[in-house]
Amino acid sequence: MKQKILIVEDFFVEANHLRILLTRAGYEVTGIARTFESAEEAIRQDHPEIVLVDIFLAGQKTGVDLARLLNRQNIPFIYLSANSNEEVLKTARETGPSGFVVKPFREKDLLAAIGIARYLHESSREALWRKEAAFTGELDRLAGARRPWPERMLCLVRALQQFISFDYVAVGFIGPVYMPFNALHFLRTGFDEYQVMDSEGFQTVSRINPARMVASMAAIKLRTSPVFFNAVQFQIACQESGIRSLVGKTFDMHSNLLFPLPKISLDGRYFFLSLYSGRNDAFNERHLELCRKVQPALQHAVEEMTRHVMPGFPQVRLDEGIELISNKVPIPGPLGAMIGESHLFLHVLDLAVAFAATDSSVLIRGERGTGKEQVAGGIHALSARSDGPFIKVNCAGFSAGSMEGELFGFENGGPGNARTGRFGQAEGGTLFLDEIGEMPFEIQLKLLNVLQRHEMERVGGRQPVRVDVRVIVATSRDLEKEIAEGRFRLDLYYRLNACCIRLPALRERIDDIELIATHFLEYFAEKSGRGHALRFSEKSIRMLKEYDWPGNVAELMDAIETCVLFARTEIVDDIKLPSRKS
Ligand SMILES: Nc1ncnc2c1ncn2[C@@H]1O[C@H](COP(=O)(O)OP(=O)(O)OP(=O)(O)O)[C@@H](O)[C@H]1O
Repeated sequence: MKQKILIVEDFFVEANHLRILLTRAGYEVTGIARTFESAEEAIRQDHPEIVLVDIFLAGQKTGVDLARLLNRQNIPFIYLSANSNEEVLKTARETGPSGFVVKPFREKDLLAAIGIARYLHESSREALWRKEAAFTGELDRLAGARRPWPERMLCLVRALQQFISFDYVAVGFIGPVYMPFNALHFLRTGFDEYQVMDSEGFQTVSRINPARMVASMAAIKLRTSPVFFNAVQFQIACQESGIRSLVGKTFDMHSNLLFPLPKISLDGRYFFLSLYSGRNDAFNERHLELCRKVQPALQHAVEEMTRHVMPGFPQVRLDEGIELISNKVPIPGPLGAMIGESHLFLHVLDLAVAFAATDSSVLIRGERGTGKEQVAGGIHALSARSDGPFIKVNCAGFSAGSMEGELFGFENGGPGNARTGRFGQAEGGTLFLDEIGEMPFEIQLKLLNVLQRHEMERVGGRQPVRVDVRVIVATSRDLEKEIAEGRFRLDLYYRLNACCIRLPALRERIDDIELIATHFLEYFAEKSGRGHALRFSEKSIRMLKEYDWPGNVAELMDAIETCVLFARTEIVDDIKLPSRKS
């Protein structure tokens, strides 16, 4: 069966050229649309499997508007654009395209982009399917277990956390007539640690009085299907719900995904999960799709659970109103040794743990000293390749010629001439390519070929050699800028970007600074034989939080080591820092 492609392009000559080229390559071009509206109609009628879309179209609406529609329908798309300036790339990237081709393009680049888009789409479908299967498996186990209601809800929350990363969730029964103790609230305080609140606990923490709580619940707009609100949409949605707004303000949340189960209802109230995140862009269409898919299994599990705790609603009351439930099994290896409780950092751990379970390439982005290498090592240690080698190469400072030999090795050209490259050394394990943004352009193509075909060619070799290596790359550079300036390949970028982790700068997670600094203070004090006697004064903590840490955790570590070296008393009251935040 030929794959169906729709071309959305307002220049006829270019569109026609594309049609000829794609038909020759064996695709079925279902049509050419010039505007958003005609594209919408063509999608409805012809059900294309991939859409090539120009960012600028004739008419009011642009390719970016069309991208949103395509996302809702889960159709992969590739942008075509003559304009590759940073701003355009940034807006386009936010819509999650499967590829980006800059005009004028070479035929083989376009066909490679389509190939990658198909691969990415299939692997994301497969990932969704795997998540769905794993979550429904967890639900089956949950439905059968006999435990008190709060414990069951905690298990449900933990199971969900592995598939959708969130920082806060309210779970229980919702309806216009407020009944206290029908919902539980879980605030995530560690990788697998939650502060649990019953309704009273929630009211205490959020400082809402009971009368306002009743009024807020009465005004709530009940929804019957999953929906999400990110960033500005979240602010608007806060105006429609006092509770949402309260959660947002009290716990500094910026997005919300509402997952109602209206079939589990009693007296106009029904079961719901309301997930929040401190990130602005936490939820997307794929999460909604996952919700819709797991809905029947979740419904069955909750029905089973309620059957054993009802009649009526499960009344949940915690002894103290608030409880802290901590993880029993920490993450093993380098990831588990990383310190932080901020939502940005916990999200990094979620992604790293999720990617460790796959064998895909991973792109780790972040400023110098944010812990990219440690995360890469952590992914390897948690993966099925953990018994294999973890080999690191820093791509900075290589010429194309020297890097080729370094990575792929030399063919045996006589006694003593053979040399195994880093790929060869990493066989069966993981190759970590640090500073990928500095990899010579010619080598980027060779790396792309290895990622796509799992084959490489040694320098001086005639036959491709099979490789079984997982590649994790890291960069502190702005790759979009590198692409715009012609130094980084778009196709490699899209191949790598499918599994991407962005490590936050230390200044973005000020709440973690004291925790990490205290950890290093104890560590260096112990190492230098001072025991645990040292501690920070309030002034020094303030100094640590006000400084902007351009060198991130690595710089913080050095600063604390120096403190320990010069500490004369038990209290560290001054920290030598180069400059202050303005
Ligand atoms: N969250 C954290 N908790 C504890 N230690 C951390 C954390 N993040 C980073 N570190 C430590 O900070 C140091 C810098 O981390 P790492 O070298 O992995 O950063 P990087 O992003 O790879 O830096 P570069 O880009 O300079 O190579 C390491 O010693 C690492 O163990």
